[in-house]
Amino acid sequence: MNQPKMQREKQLSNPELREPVKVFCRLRPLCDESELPSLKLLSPTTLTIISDTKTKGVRRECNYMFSYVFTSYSGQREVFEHVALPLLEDLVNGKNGLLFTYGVTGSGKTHTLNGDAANPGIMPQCINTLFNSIGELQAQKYLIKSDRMNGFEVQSENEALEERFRETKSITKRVRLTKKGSGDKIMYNNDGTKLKNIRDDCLFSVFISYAEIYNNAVYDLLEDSNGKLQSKIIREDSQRNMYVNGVEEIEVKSAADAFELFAIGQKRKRMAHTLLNAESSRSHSIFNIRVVQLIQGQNLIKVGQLSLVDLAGSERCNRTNNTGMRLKEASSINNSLMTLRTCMEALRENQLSGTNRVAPYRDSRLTLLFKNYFEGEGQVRMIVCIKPSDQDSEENLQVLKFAEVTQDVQLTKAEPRYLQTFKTPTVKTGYIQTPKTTKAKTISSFSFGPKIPSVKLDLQDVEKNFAIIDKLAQVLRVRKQKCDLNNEDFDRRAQHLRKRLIDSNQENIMSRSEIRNLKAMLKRDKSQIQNLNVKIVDLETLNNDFLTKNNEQQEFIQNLQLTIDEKNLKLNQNCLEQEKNKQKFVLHAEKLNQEHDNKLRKQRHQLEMEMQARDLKLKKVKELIESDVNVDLTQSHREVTKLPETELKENIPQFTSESVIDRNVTSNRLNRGRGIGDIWLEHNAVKPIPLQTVLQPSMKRRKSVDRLKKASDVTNPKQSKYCLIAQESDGAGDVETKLYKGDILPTCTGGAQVIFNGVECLREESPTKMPLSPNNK
Ligand SMILES: Nc1ncnc2c1ncn2[C@@H]1O[C@H](COP(=O)(O)OP(=O)(O)OP(=O)(O)O)[C@@H](O)[C@H]1O
Repeated sequence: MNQPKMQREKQLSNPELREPVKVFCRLRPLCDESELPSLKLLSPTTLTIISDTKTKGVRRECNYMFSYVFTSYSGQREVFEHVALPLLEDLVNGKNGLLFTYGVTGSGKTHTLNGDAANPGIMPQCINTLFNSIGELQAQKYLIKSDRMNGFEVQSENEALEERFRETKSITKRVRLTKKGSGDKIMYNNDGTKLKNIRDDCLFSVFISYAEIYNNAVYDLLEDSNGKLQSKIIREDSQRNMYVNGVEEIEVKSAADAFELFAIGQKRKRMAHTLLNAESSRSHSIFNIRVVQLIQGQNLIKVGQLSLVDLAGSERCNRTNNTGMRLKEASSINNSLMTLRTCMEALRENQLSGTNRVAPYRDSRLTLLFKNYFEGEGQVRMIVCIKPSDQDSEENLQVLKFAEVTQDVQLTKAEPRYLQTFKTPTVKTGYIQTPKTTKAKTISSFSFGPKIPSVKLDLQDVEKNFAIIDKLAQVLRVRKQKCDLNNEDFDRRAQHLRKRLIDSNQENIMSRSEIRNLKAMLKRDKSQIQNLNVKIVDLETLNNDFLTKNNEQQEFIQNLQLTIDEKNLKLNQNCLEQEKNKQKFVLHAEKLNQEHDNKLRKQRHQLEMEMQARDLKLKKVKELIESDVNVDLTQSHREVTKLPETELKENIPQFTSESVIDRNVTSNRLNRGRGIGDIWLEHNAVKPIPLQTVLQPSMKRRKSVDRLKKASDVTNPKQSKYCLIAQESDGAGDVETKLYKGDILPTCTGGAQVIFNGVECLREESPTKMPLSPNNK
């Protein structure tokens, strides 16, 4: 068990040296006057909560005791006087104090602590009262300076002057910070209250810091950052006080300066609109006022700290309907409040039943930061804020239970802490009177009193000798006293030095462990960075591959596009060509049609002429035949007979619709001389009886068919003559063979027509047959 803990336990066992956590209760006015309150006030210190257990239909009443209960009619002034004024008095006496407000969301915690310009809360009243009291006793700015390790050092007048000069030139961060906030400050009502018993042999400096704990991380609300706030770590100083490392502690010389800083911090503090409060704090905020007193002539400074903590409200998610970020914040708020409650329970249990339960301060930044308060480094006061509506009764019950636990916790009484300062300023001007002693003088104070006088004994004069010895003894006594004093001083200094050595050793150990942790973290981060680098390289390679592939694909697409373009061009050209050809073809076709039509017209005309000529000829033949009935049959045994119309019709090949049969038989004799080189199409419609005739038809080049199967049989352009062979036998031995002859002429549509122009008749008679009577011939 370490010494401070033992000391604390010793102090706690002495009722004179301990005091409980003082818990106050403040009731917020109901929003709706018609609403039924779920609380009633039994006495100025006792509150009764009526919990309605609806399921069982029973109304239960529980009493809770407080140091004082503020009703909804209590004003801000009353709350300040009861709760904060004693803490403020302690503050200027170098004692630490912690005041926090606790309650459900929207119960009036922020209102109690901050208030507004017309109704200033605890914080503005503390600031106003403090400056009203120390106004004339302030040290010059920068005479006392924060060492950024939760301690202070006294600077020389020259150093302070330099810093003030820098400030006027707007070089320092603080000035920039102050300027940034200009215009935002609120001037709270100041009723001129002053503290009594302010030591007038001291010089005071007031320092302000403002931080918040959001999602279990600490942020400095006065940090001079242009962008995002950086989270801070909590450390323990040489006096075992917990503090936010690197937090900006700004010296203020007036209440207005302090309010300006508060306004800057307030702007950065995380607030949000929820269902239960239009401006709900989403973080715990800590407004620290530190008063440093320089005790003149003693090389001592005394530091007092007052922490005003506005805790974020506990909230039930089913009532706020929070989601996403708000839900995360709410869970973080509830967790830290739960840790605070667990710590209080552990402390109470240890004190009541002597157990050794460890309070889990480290589980939350909130409890870690105020650990030293709970372990006896200052007074702790809590204001429980209650919204007395019926809907909040269940949550209020939890709050009141926590209040009950908290006020059972006993803490050691806070004592002022003095710090020795060897760096004493020398002030020549102004109202500040600083001690004239210097470090050198302090050291020379180790004098051994008056010098030992030289002793010359006179053996003759014993009386004189006695007087000399008495004087010597007196000097030696003085020197002995001086020696004792020196020894005491030396012991005190040695003790102080030892303590400082122990502290610095502890700090060293802590720093080492912190360095170790940081090194481990650094190592882990480095390995993570390495892994990430490897991943980045892999991804870059992959990316490069993708890019190459992509480029290739792009190139391929470009080529395809080019080919498509070329093809499209060709297609267009072809289309144009086709269109041109089509036009040409149409023109040509029109021309051909015209030519063809002309030809046809000519041919038709020619044919008509020919027909007319033939008709004329036939007419003449007919006239001739009619006039010349007796034809000489014996000369040639051949008869030119005009075939009966019906017979001729039957034998006409019907290949095309254009086939025209010329029934006007022209004289075969006219055609006989023609066609020596013609090719004949010999059509044997019936199989002929082989004849031994001497006379043979003259068809040197011929093609014989027994049936006309297809059009090409006739349309063959090489064939120009057609001959249809028909044979008849009378059964008595006479055989008659008829050859119907014609010209094959092409038609204008590509077909062919046969124009018959003669019939040859071959007759073979049997000699045994009776000759025909002239009538039968
Ligand atoms: N005693 C009071 N008198 C008049 N108005 C009050 C009082 N207490 C609270 N209010 C009003 O109630 C509203 C909510 O109060 P406040 O913001 O202080 O709640 P809170 O407990 O801080 O809530 P949260 O935890 O969500 O931040 C404010 O508009 C405030 O002005």
